[in-house]
Amino acid sequence: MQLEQEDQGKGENNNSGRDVNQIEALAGRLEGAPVYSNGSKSNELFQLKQESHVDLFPAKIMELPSDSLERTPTQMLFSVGNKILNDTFVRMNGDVPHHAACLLRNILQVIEGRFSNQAESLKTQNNLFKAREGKYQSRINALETLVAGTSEENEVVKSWLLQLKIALQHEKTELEKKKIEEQDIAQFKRDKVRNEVEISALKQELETTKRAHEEQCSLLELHLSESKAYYEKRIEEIESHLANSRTQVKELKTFLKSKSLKWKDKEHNFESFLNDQFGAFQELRAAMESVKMEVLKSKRSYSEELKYLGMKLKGLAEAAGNYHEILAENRKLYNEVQDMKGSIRVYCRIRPFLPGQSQNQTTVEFVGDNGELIVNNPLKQGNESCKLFKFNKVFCTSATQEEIYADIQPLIPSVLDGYNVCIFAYGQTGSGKTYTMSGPSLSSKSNWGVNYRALHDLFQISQSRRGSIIYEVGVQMVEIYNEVVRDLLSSKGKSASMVYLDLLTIGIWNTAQPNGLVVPDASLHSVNSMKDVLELMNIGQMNRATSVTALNERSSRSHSVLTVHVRGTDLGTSTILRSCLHLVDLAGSERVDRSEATGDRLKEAQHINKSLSALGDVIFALAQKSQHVPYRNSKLTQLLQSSLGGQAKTLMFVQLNPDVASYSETISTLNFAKRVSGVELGAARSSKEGKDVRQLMEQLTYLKDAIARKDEEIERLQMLKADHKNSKQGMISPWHESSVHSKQSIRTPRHSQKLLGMGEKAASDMGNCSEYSMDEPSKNPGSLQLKLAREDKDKNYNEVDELLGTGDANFEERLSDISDGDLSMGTETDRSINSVVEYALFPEAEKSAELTPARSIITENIPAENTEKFTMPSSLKTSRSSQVPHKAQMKSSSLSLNRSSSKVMSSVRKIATGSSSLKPPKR
Ligand SMILES: Nc1ncnc2c1ncn2[C@@H]1O[C@H](COP(=O)(O)OP(=O)(O)OP(=O)(O)O)[C@@H](O)[C@H]1O
Repeated sequence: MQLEQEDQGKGENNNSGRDVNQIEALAGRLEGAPVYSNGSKSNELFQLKQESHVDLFPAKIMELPSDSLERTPTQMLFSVGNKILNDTFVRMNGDVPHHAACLLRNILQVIEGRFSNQAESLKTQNNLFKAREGKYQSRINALETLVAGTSEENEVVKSWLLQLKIALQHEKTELEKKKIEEQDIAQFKRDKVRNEVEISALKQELETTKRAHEEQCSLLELHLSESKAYYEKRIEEIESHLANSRTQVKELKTFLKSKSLKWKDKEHNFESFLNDQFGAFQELRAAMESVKMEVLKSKRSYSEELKYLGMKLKGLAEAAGNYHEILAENRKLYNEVQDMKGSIRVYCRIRPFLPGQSQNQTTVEFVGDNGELIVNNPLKQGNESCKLFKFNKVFCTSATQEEIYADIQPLIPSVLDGYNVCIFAYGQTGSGKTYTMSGPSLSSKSNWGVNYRALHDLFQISQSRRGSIIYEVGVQMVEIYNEVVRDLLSSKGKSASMVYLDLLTIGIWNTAQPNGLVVPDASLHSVNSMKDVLELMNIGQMNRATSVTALNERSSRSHSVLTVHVRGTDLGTSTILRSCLHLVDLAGSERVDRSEATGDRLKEAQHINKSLSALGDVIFALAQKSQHVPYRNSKLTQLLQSSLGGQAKTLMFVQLNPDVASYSETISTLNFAKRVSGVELGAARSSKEGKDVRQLMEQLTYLKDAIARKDEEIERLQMLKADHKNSKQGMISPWHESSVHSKQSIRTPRHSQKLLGMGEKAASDMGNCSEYSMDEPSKNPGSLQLKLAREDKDKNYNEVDELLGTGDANFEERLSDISDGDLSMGTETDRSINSVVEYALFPEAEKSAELTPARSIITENIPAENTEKFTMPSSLKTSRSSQVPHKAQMKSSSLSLNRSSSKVMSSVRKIATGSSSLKPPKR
């Protein structure tokens, strides 16, 4: 079997050898040459043919059928392929990239090399197998000879055979390997065919590329011809441009030449200018050096001067420090002098500009430390518009509530010392009166106005004096609107009638207070602490708020008065102190009537103007020291009478709006303030009421009673006399009779005339009056009893004079000052005097009786525990009804007394309408 395989292998080798021969034969046929069995020969032949028929050979191959190609030797095929490629590259004239052609050639050469190597190795192997075959054949022959020999030899032969078998096995494996190699060759052949297919594809691609290249070439040629034409045209154009440019360059050259000539001129000029400037600069430099020297010199002298000034300034600063101390001292002394003179203190406060107001247009030119104020109208030119005013103090816009109050504070202990104090704010609407008196809000203490701070201090001082003096404090809050007084603390919320009764109406708080004033129908509330005050003020504000809604911003057009009544009992001496503090926020002072107000506004304006004019008149009369001071012309002046005319400490705040639009109002306000600051009221007096005074009062009461009894008797006698006369002469008119009776019976004693403030002239004037005629006693057919009665009465009045100390010349003079024929006697004048008169004439029982309404309200509005403090002393508990016969008794015996009292009483009834309230802070 091994041998069969070997034969087969031989056969195959023979086949391959046959193939080679076939290819060579084909080559021979192709060339028409004889077929050579040796491949090398055919190669040589091929080489020859290749060299001599380069162009014909491939074409012929292409025409051959495919099976003859199969038989063509591989090397030849490669040569043909190479040739075709070269030929194609030559024809393509370099269109195929050089490196691609090289690569393709190299690939073919490598493949060709490999094939030839394979063929060579196959040939060698074939030869080797042939040699082995012969060797084995000889061995087999040897072995056959041996088989025919001996058994020993058989054994040897067996071993030989065994070896042979092994060798055969080995050969078999070798053959298998060979088989595999052949398979590899077959694979290689298949690869080769594939490569050939690829080559043909490449050829096709080459063909298409060539075609595309040719197309591109033709396109490029076309483009080239177009571009050529275009560039030729462009060249022509550029040449013509060049020609133009040449001419332009020529022109430019000539222009530049002229320009350069000009510039040369300019350069020359500039150089000469620079030279000049340099000269000037040198001069300046020299001047600067000298100035520098001077400056240094001046600097030195300045520093010396500065030093000197510094020294001076230091001295001045020290002096200024002293000056401020002296200024404060001066102010204090000035205030003291004013207190002694009783002048009204005037403080001016300038309100700051409100948000939205232009600050440039201010009328305030200068505010001095010493109370000087210069106002100017910025809309007017020149100095004539500047006006200088001088007051106790001027507070500029930055002044705080605390600073304002600091200057008022010294007045508060005075209230507790028994002095009446009145602080009022005057100024046009919106100038800050309420801000100063009440403050913008109660929420923070720093906002508190004068009212709250004063009451706060009042309580603090009263507490600190608790060991020696016990104080009781009562508060009233009223408002005057359209000449009607309204009580804001009334629990009923109704209007309270204001009754100005001097001492007749003064209740327990003001029983013996010459300067007292109350509004009887306005509730008087006892307060023990600041908390009470705040509560009351809140009530007042609420009542006020209601009326504001009802009456449309009434606060600007009503006066508000907060009155604090103080009564102190000295624990050591039992002396009673009585005083009151008026805190007044006036209505806007602008002349509203000049505007075209109508209806309610006109009425309001008229009332405000009337009351402020009345205030001005009172102040004017006081400044002039007129005999008649017209307090009764308005409710406001009636209310403030005790503070303006009485010996109280009075302070006025003049509020200014610095806006230029308010210039005329500012001037009129300042003029008013100027007049007020000139008013002297007389030294303030404390209302201490010691034991002696009280005893005197009791004696006075007794004497009054005695006089009344005498009067009664006189009247009875007159009645008797009249009856007697009637019975004699028949019927006479009772009015006439009464007047006759009056004439006969009423004769005012000298002292009474004095007490009533009537001089001789006034008395004689009154004598002409039919109602109150005062005939001489001689003309009067009175009886002896009457005469005696009169003497008695004279005597009694002398006693009264002595008790009151009114018999001296001064007193007489003062009384004569207050006489005024046109006025109700003793009412429109200095209250202190008037009060003394009233004291002299009426017992305390009467006063307390008059006070009944006020007291009833007090007890109505204060808590039960507080009402005890207001309990009327038993000596004063005389009923109103018991007062009536008392007056009747007096009527016949003392005309002046009756007249005085009746006037007062009538005034009580006349004025008995009104209300009160406190002006609340605006929010
Ligand atoms: N010193 C001040 N600092 C800041 N604001 C002020 C000052 N004074 C007044 N104002 C403000 O100016 C406005 C007007 O002030 P205020 O109501 O007190 O004026 P008034 O004179 O009481 O006016 P009226 O006559 O209408 O009652 C308010 O808004 C108030 O807060």
